[in-house]
Amino acid sequence: MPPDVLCDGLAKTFDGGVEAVRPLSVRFEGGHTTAVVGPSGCGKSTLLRLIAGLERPSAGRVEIGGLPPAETQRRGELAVAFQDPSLLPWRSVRGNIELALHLARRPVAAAHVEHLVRLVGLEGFADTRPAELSGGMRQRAAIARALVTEPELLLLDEPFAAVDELTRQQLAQDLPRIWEARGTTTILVTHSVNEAVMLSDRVIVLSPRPATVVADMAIDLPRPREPEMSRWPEFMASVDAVFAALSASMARNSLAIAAQ
Ligand SMILES: Nc1ncnc2c1ncn2[C@@H]1O[C@H](COP(=O)(O)OP(=O)(O)OP(=O)(O)O)[C@@H](O)[C@H]1O
Repeated sequence: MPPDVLCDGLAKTFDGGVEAVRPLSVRFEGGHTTAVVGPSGCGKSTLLRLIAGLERPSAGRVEIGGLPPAETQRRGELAVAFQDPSLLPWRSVRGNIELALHLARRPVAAAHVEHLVRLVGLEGFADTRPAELSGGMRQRAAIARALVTEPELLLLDEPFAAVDELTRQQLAQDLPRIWEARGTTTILVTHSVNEAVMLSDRVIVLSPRPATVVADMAIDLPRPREPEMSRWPEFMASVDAVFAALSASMARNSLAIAAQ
C-alpha cells in the first residue's frame, strides 16, 4: 500500500536563524502525485528534506504510513532525486543505479537497470562516470537511481531542471507512467506551474519564506496525461488558478514587508 505522508505542525528554523518552514500541516495522499510550487527560496527543498528525514524538524513531525521517515528509509521504501544528484563519482551510471538496489537489499536485475537507463535516455552511457556526463545527464541518472528500487514514496526536487526542453517533455510523459502503474506516492517540487499541473493530482502552493500552505488545488485531468492536454481549457484554468494563488501570496508578502 503506498503510504500517506503526514506533516503535522512541521517547522524548520536553521541554526543561523533562517526560518524556512513555518508550522505547516498537510497530508499527501497515498498513491497520488502532489506537486509543491512556491516562490524561489521559500522553503520547498527544506520541506522535501524534512519529509525524507534528511533534516530534523525544529517543531512538529513527519509520518510516512504512520512511521517516522528514518524507518521508511531503513526499509528501502523511500527514494529521492534532488537538484544536486549526488552520484558517487567513482561509479558508472550503472554502478550508481545498482548501488541503490544493494542499499535497499534488493536483487540486481540487469534487464530492469538497462530498461531504466534507456527510459531516461542514457543508453550508451551506462558505463560512463558522472564527471564525464552533462548536468542534465547526471540528473537523469539520479532519476533512474530513484526509480530502480520501486519505492513506495518518491520525492523529486526539480527533477527536470537541468534537462533540455524536448527531453523534459519526454521524461514528463514517460516517468509518470512508471509511478502511476505502481501507485507510488509521489511528491514533486517544481518551479514550473505547467509541469505541476501536467504531472499531478493536486498542487500545493507555498507562500514566500517561511513556507506555509496558501492554496491546495485538485487537478481533475484524466490519466495518462498527454502533451496535447496543455491546450485543454481545464488545463489552462488550473494553470491560471495556481498562478493567481502564487501572485496573491507574493503580493501579500510585499505589502507585509512594505508595512514593516
Ligand atoms: N542548511 C541550511 N542552513 C541555513 N539555511 C538554509 C539551509 N538550507 C536552506 N537554507 C535557507 O532556507 C531557505 C529556504 O531554502 P530552500 O532551499 O528550502 O528553498 P527553495 O524554495 O527550495 O528554493 P529554490 O526555489 O531556489 O530551489 C533559504 O533562505 C535558504 O537560504
